[in-house]
Amino acid sequence: MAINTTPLSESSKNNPDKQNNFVIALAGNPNVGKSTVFNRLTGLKQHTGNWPGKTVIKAEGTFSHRNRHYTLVDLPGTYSLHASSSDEEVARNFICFSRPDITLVVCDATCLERNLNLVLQILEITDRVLVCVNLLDEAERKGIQVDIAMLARQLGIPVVGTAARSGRGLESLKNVLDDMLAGKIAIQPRQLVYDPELEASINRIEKRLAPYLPAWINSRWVTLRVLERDFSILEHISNHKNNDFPRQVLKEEVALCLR
Ligand SMILES: Nc1nc2c(ncn2[C@@H]2O[C@H](COP(=O)(O)OP(=O)(O)OP(=O)(O)O)[C@@H](O)[C@H]2O)c(=O)[nH]1
Ligand SMILES: [Mg+2]
Repeated sequence: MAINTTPLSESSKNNPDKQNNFVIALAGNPNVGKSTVFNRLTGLKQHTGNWPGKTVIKAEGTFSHRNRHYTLVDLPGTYSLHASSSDEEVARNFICFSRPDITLVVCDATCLERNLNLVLQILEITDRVLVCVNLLDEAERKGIQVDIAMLARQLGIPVVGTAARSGRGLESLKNVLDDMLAGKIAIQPRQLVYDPELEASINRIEKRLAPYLPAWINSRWVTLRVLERDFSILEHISNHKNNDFPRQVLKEEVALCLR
């Protein structure tokens, strides 16, 4: 396994004052315990009920561990990152454009399969991902056992089990964050490979797009969005890098690929 050498996010690189400051995005499906993890880590006694849309407003908190200082950003709960709702767009844009140092994806141990969909989507944007399998106590109560080590091997990224309401596993979570940032954890994220025809289209569009993209963005991920005819992603990138994409050419290429 290769050691992950992806550069740190904008927030913490090239700035000596910020070298020990890290931004962690907290993502996950709705109602999996993100705010509970957030409150446990930051000590903020935030409300953790189930009001619809209550985390649409970005909640931030800070904590320190082993001489590193963290800003934790609680993202809205989403099942996917297709940007088809404002929640999904907020989560997607933060993970993609604010470039957190690590995205911590909280999952529900009682229905892991559904939650892994989001994990795989986030892994298409960034490989700096830590999975937190929460609600382990609930899973145990229901007789569900989760093989955390196996899951970590399958995904190729670190996975920690927690029961956040009681605080179980959160010390390990902080230690793993620290180990990831120290480059002590080998990471080889699982990449989804599509059928050969789609892969050929991805290659073709990606070659067209890549020269116009900033180096830090995952060109394969942008290509997939464009192939879904989500050209709005290009507007977002233009806002971050004054850049004019050959939109018409891209649209024609996409139309050819999808004929
Ligand atoms: N038994 C148990 N309950 C938990 C655990 N973590 C969170 N909860 C409970 O699950 C419910 C939802 O937790 P939240 O932290 O609000 O979940 P969330 O992901 O922030 O929810 P949204 O922001 O609405 O998406 C609350 O009643 C928590 O007390 C856990 O590990 N075990
Ligand atoms: Mg919440």
